[in-house]
Amino acid sequence: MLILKQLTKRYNTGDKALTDVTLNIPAGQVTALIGPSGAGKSTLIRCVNRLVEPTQGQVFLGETELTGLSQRQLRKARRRMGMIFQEYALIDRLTVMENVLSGYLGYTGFWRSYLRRYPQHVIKEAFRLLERVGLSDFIDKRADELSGGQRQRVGIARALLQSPDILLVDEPTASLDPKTSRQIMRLIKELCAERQLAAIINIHDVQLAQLYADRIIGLRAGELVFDGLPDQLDAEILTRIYGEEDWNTLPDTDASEEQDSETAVPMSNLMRTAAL
Ligand SMILES: Nc1ncnc2c1ncn2[C@@H]1O[C@H](COP(=O)(O)OP(=O)(O)OP(=O)(O)O)[C@@H](O)[C@H]1O
Repeated sequence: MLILKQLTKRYNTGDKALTDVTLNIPAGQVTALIGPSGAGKSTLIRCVNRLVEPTQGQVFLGETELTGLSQRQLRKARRRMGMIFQEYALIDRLTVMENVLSGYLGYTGFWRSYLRRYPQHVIKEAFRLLERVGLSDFIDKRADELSGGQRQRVGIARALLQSPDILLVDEPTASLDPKTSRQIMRLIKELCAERQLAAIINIHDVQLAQLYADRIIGLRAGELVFDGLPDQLDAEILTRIYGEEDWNTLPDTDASEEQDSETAVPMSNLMRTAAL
């Protein structure tokens, strides 16, 4: 479904954010992208939808090679990518339904969407999706009256309204509590299975990645250093991705010591979580 071939990104500042990353993500597969801060995870996701222009390499979505597309062709290709990004935040003053319908913007002209004239089948589908993500009772609520988890559900419904082939998901659980984080990841996983959707999820939480992804990609300093199954993540692989750390020791519970969520992933926790 999505193929990256020797994808490389060097920013104007000289930062080499990605080096020769080659990947093949089939339909229906949920892939978690993990790695330390600055490893290139966001850059990789943004190179797929070309919010960031790759320096070298190719990106294929099905048969379409994305890096060579004109802006007009790109707009069309982006309809096939559902984006669940933090900065694609909801429009607070609009209702849940209006936010979901805005996912259809790529298909309809500005005036039509401005006047909120959406085809009947699109409105029906929006109702269906809101029911599926558990928000039937919130359709007329304003977005700014929702909790973080509910907002993320609206974002998911909005992304799905355009019937994408792939979901590009950037830090979906960054500001959510542990239970809501699990619910959101489970929902994404279920929806991908139901719709044979591929997903790439940039996620810092290794435990969540292990629980809900079919495959884990580890990036370090822009290079792909691990590509395997969630249960293959052991101390040696975590060290390869994040660097040296005693992965078998529980984190210090001293509240005065700042916890680094990227590195404090003890193996004992990982194993315990994986067994749930
Ligand atoms: N717009 C930019 N201009 C210049 N350099 C950038 C830009 N965006 C990212 N970088 C650099 O590219 C590298 C990869 O950054 P990126 O944001 O992709 O990493 P990340 O793995 O997503 O990090 P985090 O987990 O902290 O979000 C870093 O060295 C970063 O400083």
